[in-house]
Amino acid sequence: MEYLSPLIGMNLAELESVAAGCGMPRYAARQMADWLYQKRVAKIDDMTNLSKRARATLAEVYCTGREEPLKRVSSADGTVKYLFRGASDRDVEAVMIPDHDRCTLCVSSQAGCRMNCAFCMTGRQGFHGNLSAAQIINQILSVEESESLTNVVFMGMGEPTDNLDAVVRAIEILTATWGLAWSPKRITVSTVGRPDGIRRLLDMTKVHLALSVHSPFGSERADMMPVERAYPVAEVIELLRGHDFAHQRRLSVEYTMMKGKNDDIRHADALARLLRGTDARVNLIRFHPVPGYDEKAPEAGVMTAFRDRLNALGITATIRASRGEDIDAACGMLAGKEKKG
Ligand SMILES: C[S@@+](CC[C@H](N)C(=O)[O-])C[C@H]1O[C@@H](n2cnc3c(N)ncnc32)[C@H](O)[C@@H]1O
Ligand code: SF4
Repeated sequence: MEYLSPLIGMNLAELESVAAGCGMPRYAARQMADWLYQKRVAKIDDMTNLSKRARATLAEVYCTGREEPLKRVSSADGTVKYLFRGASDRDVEAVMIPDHDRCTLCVSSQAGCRMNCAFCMTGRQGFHGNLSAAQIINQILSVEESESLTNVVFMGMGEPTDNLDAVVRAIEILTATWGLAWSPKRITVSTVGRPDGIRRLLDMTKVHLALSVHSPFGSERADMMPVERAYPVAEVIELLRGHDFAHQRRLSVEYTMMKGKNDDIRHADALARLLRGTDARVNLIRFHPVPGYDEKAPEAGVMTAFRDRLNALGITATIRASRGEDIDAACGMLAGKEKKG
């Protein structure tokens, strides 16, 4: 079968060149964007305000790029995990998390991950390829709850700063008036903290940033997260300290708590020192045990004491509710699936 290029994942300028290439007027680009990102059609033939001839010409080279999920699994707590076609031999997962009046989709940016964090299922499977902007946007458009999503978090499989062009393009499509027209305040990108990527993300978008810290001590963090050796978290925080997060965008810190490893008052105090002067809020995440990594989750009381200590030291901290554990959909549990044959 001949390969057709996907239209989702294209911005307005690219849709304009597609229109020109297919002999359509320039305004057809906006019509296509409207069909793709607002009306969310899955077939070019459904773009009924384009002439039949234009649709036929378009369909010779392009497809919408919409792909149905391969699988949908529901958790007892309402969380839903989706499996999508990914890159090379791996599929990727997206997780829909309903919460009162919010409906958040946690999307993947890569199949696997190169960062090799010891405690993360995605990291443990290695790197299998970047997702295209079309594949990222497809997760958002093709889940059953697409129309009712209120938030998107790049906290699924992969390190967004390692596939930044596609991530920034997806954010452009999500926020542009010709795209989904979302406020950037509805989007959060989570990163292990590669300074070049963070700088670009801050320059090119207005989304919220979440930094995965997990230990305020360099050598301990390096044991869990090899990226620490290349980019010490203290230097990343220094970079962020110089940026004004006060108004439009929010900086948060992800801190996955492991019993007896990073959950005592010494860690809380050092974390508070590290974050002083940054406006960062801390999200405390209970560790989700994964095969091959020996740590356990702390008791609830230990997490509360840690949170209270941070709050007492002037750092806003909250404990993030753990969701979708029964279907392996919680933070760090996403593994996708190896394709057979
Ligand atoms: C899977 S990562 C994806 C985004 C990005 N790569 C990052 O690390 O920030 C999202 C969050 O899940 C956390 N996480 C990974 N494995 C976990 C586990 N086993 N238990 C709890 N949280 C985990 C990560 O540390 C990170 O804060
Ligand atoms: S925690 Fe994030 S950066 Fe680390 S391996 Fe998992 S997905 Fe990659």
